[in-house]
Amino acid sequence: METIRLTMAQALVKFLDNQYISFDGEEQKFIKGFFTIFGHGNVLGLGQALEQDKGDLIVHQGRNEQGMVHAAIGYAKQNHRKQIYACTSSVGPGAANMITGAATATANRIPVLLFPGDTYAARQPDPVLQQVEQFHDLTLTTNDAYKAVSKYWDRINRPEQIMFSMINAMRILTDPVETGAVTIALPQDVQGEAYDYPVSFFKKRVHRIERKIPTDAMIDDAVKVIKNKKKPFIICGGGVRYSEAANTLKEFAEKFDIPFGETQAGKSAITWEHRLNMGGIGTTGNLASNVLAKEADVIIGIGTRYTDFTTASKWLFQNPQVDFVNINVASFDAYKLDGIKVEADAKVALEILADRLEKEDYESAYTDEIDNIKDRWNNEVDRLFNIKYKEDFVPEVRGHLDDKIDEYKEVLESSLTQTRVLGMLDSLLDDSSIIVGASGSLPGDLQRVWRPKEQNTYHMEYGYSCMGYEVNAALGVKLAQPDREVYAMVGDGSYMMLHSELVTSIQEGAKINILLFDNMEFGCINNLQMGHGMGSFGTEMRHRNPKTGLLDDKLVKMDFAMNAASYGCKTYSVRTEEELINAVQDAKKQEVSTLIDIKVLPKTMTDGYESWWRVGNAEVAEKDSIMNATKELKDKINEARKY
Ligand SMILES: Cc1ncc(C[n+]2csc(CCOP(=O)(O)OP(=O)(O)O)c2C)c(N)n1
Ligand SMILES: O=C1C[C@@H](O)[C@H](O)[C@@H](O)C1=O
Ligand SMILES: [Mg+2]
Repeated sequence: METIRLTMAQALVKFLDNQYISFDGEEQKFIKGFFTIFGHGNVLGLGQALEQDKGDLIVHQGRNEQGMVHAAIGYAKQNHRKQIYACTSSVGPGAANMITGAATATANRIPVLLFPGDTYAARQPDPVLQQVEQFHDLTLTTNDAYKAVSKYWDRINRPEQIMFSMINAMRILTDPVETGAVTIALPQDVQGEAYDYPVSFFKKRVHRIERKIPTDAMIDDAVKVIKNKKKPFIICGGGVRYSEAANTLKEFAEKFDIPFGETQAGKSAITWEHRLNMGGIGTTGNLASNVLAKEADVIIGIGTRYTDFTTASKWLFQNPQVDFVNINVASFDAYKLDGIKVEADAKVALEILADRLEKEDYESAYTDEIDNIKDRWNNEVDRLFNIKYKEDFVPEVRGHLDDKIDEYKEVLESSLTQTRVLGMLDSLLDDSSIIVGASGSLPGDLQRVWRPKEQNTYHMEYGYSCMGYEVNAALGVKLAQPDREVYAMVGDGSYMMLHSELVTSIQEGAKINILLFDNMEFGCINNLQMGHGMGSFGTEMRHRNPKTGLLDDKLVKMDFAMNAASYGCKTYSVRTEEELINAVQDAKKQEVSTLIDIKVLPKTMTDGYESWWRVGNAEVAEKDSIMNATKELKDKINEARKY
């Protein structure tokens, strides 16, 4: 057998550079490159290997390990999982920092490949710097904490183990059902250990992403249910995008006159103005989708995980006759809501189902309901897009901080409302722009009112809703689609939590734009607590008050434009409509990353539409308002499906 003597890390890099995928007959390289933060746990092993021969892989220098994993997720998600990045960290804290990223990837079913450095397999120098040391189990290290959030986990204690381990890693990463974070812990001594690797290990490998075909029995079951239904409703989930099934779905919906709602991951598979596109569904859904879903007698869920936000905590579907037909590659998801299981690729399943329903002469029985409700919703969006501050202003989310709005207006020196800003951005951004979001009040607003004018221009991480994803993932999205303007839509809280890879974007000359909505609060959480009978507690950005000992003094002012300018970004402070127009137009002309610090009044985001979200309210409390909210909660729980 022909062999080549390499260190384990050198072998790993050489292997990764030779992995390809094939999807619908098209072949492409699978691993684009590495995000790295080097420390003693990886620099002399994996770092050395990358310096010596990285092949065609590109190597980036991250700033925060979680941030760089978010960039990798953004890249893979925007590429519909067809190309990914690997990330490597040092041992201990660097490794721990990537865990949140691993969880974000796994929750969203997005492939990322993580190589945290690990403590010595030899154990001679133990305890090494950054080793936790568990007295009861010497095999435990920080990296064991990844197990709960990884789809595949291994530790390479001997250099030859890398071969079997990596082939398995590829199996998981390229499998639409299994994919998520793959974590391979690399003890720092083993990274540099040499072995005579068979040359065959480094041959070009093409991993086929197969389209799972439904059985006849699955389709029979689905047809039997759908053919007698009058008010079908489709949920377009992320699986539609990953399967490249959008056009097939469009034809399917048109053929049988079936309206569809969009999950956060499915939004922008089909553009907003399509007659049957009812827009966002669920807790943060809109009037059109939610009203139709509530009355539907069959829900055809395509590539959806049926999260609580999609089903409004299983409360949304109120028609007593409603059945569920679940088209999903993952049997785990196909089994949800006790539905009819079509365990298959979305595109293939829709094609076959369409043929069969056509033979049954199937058509929905909608008359003018679809157009009427969509018109009503469009009028509502127009209203939201035009809400302006005026005398005796009552914000959209009312009854919470109504009497403090003027204080905010004074300190922010702005009276812009969030929905008005979104309305202006809707017309100011180019149609091809991609917006990126994840947490706070913006995902709800965007799922409701954002109008994608081109396919795949809406990029929302709402599986983990991880604060800090927005800016960092925007870099990954930009690397995936360098010809487009990419906008991170982020709240003040989330920006402060993590925006480390903004600096990497400057270093790489990969321009991203940040649209920062500063309302001086954890706005959506303030809405949540006050909407459930609590006071405002620990969610407004206020100084500690020496008199009360509480965080209820003056508002804490931030200049985010100044912050980003210090990194080399072109920045803008926006307090008026005119400033917003000028800033967005000027930002488009820039070559460096930009940040637009938009001061918006709190409570001016959108509110709910025919929706609900189950939360855990206190069953005993001093405040009557809390007890009332808990009672309301229980009433709603009684209306919801039990499983
Ligand atoms: C990493 C992480 N920590 C905590 C949360 C819980 N959380 C969700 S939104 C939010 C506040 C967001 O505030 P901001 O970014 O200012 O957005 P706003 O709601 O004001 O629009 C918090 C704390 C989260 N989603 N992610
Ligand atoms: O707790 C949360 C509430 C949601 O409104 C928000 O969008 C999300 O980020 C979150 O974590
Ligand atoms: Mg905020």
